[in-house]
Amino acid sequence: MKEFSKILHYARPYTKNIVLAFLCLALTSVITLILPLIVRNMINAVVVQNNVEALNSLTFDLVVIITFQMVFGVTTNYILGFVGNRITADFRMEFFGHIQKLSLSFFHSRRVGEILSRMGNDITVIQKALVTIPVAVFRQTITLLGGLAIIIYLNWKLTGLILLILPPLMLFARVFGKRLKDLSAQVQDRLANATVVLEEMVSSIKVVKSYTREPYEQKRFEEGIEDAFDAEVKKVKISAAFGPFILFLTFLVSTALVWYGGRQVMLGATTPGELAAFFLYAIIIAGPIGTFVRLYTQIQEALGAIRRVYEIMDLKPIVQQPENPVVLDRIEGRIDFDHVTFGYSPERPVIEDVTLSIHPGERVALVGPSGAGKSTLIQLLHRFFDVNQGAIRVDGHDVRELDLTAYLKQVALVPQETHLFGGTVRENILYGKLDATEEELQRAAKTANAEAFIRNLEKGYDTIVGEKGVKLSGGERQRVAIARAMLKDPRILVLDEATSSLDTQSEHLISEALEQLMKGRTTFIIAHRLSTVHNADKIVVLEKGRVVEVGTHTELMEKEGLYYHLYTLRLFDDAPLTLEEET
Ligand SMILES: Nc1ncnc2c1ncn2[C@@H]1O[C@H](COP(=O)(O)OP(=O)(O)OP(=O)(O)O)[C@@H](O)[C@H]1O
Repeated sequence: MKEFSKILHYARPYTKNIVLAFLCLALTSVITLILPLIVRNMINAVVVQNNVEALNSLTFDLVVIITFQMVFGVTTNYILGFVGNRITADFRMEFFGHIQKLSLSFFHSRRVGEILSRMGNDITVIQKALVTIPVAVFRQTITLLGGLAIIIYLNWKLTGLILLILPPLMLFARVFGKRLKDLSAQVQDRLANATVVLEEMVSSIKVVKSYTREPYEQKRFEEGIEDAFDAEVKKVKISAAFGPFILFLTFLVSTALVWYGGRQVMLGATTPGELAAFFLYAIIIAGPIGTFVRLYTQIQEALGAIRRVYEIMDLKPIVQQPENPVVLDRIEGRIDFDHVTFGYSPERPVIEDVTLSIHPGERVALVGPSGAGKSTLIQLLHRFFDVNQGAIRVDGHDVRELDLTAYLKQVALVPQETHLFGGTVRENILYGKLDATEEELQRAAKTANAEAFIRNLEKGYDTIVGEKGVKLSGGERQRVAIARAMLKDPRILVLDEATSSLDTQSEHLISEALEQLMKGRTTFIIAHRLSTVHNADKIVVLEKGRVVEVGTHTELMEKEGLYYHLYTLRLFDDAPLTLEEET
């Protein structure tokens, strides 16, 4: 039940609405309990008293009461439907916000589809439970207790007969409830597996199509769905027995009631109206008994879903904002890596004892073989992860002491793979500064050499770029990303150079744009091109997580170390060509 209280605090803002709904619910249930008494009086008015006036007045009462019942019913349903959906919406938004706050290591260890499945399938299960369970428990408790009190008062002997139904039902609930809960967890897990396949297929559709792996993906998805279906069928087998089993017991007890009650009427021990009322009450309280059995399994199901969602909600970001953060309003741009050691798992360091000093405004090229740790170093600079040993200092402050938001506001990354969002060109550029003016926006686009091509698009800045920017060319996407970074106006800039070559004109436009972007900012470049390395103030050569050389191009060439070898082995994309051109 601890799980339910976690969810229920989301209901607090709607306490007034909920109280009103439950008041209406209580009234509806009380009316349900009164109805058979009126019916009893009506039958007795006809059969025993033969009194037309009494019959008319009772009929009028009945119509009034059932009208009220309908009004209360509609009010309850509306309010609870509204609140249930509101709570789920609030919860989904909080879940989203929470996931965004989690450290990068979380995203590396979970598959996207799994997160989507928790957000979708599990929260839907919780939503259903949120409305149905409290309502059912409340309504059925009133009906059951009230009904029992009345029938005991009416005829305690007949009540004993009805209560015979309880032991077999409770046994049934206990035996199958646990099984249903386990199966439910299985269904959700298997659905999550299928969602993972769906998400991967959609996001890698080009690879899927070019390798014509549609049948393979289909099979993977079908396996996931069939697995979920198998578990679902096992669940259905048990839950299918519920309704008919309860109905069977109800009819059995009813038959006994009619037989025994009929004899009592014949003996004059009770009136026909009383027997009819009793019969109605029996049906009314059989309902809650059956519902409680079903509810038990529903509650188990919901508890499973809540637990699965809270597995994520209870995670704390590994990278924490400091208690008394230092807010750097304007970073100068001095960066020191001081004996930094880091491993994604601490026992396997991928950065070892790295010490570097970078002056404000310096242009630093990071080079080294694949897997040397260049990207990792940049991730540490962003504080996506915390170092295991040593420290990274910005303007003399350990990044772990900085206000993370204020700090990252002044850091911009232009990644290798340009990530655009599916909206318009304007929205994509404004991502760098949401409140930028039209003039700032256009200036950024112009400096990024993007203005001309944007003007030529069908709707200019308001052209939709398609999922991840597919409707733009690679070079155009990069220039939009440069404009975005330009608008952010960062103090520290990170360029992860694209490895794939662009045509000469596009290359030229981009180099020019980047040149503008780098002006006056401390810049790190994960370099794959000779031109960038040449122009760097400092080249840092990494190998197996260690800094092996630092210097300018000329210094490092003279040294004939790793840089010289990388260079002469043509490990830079355009090394031989540009070298010849430049010498
Ligand atoms: N999320 C991760 N979890 C575990 N290990 C990782 C993770 N990311 C990178 N690594 C490992 O860390 C090492 C350094 O990787 P990194 O991406 O920093 O290299 P790189 O120099 O940027 O390589 P490249 O030029 O190929 O991009 C590699 O051995 C890599 O396998």
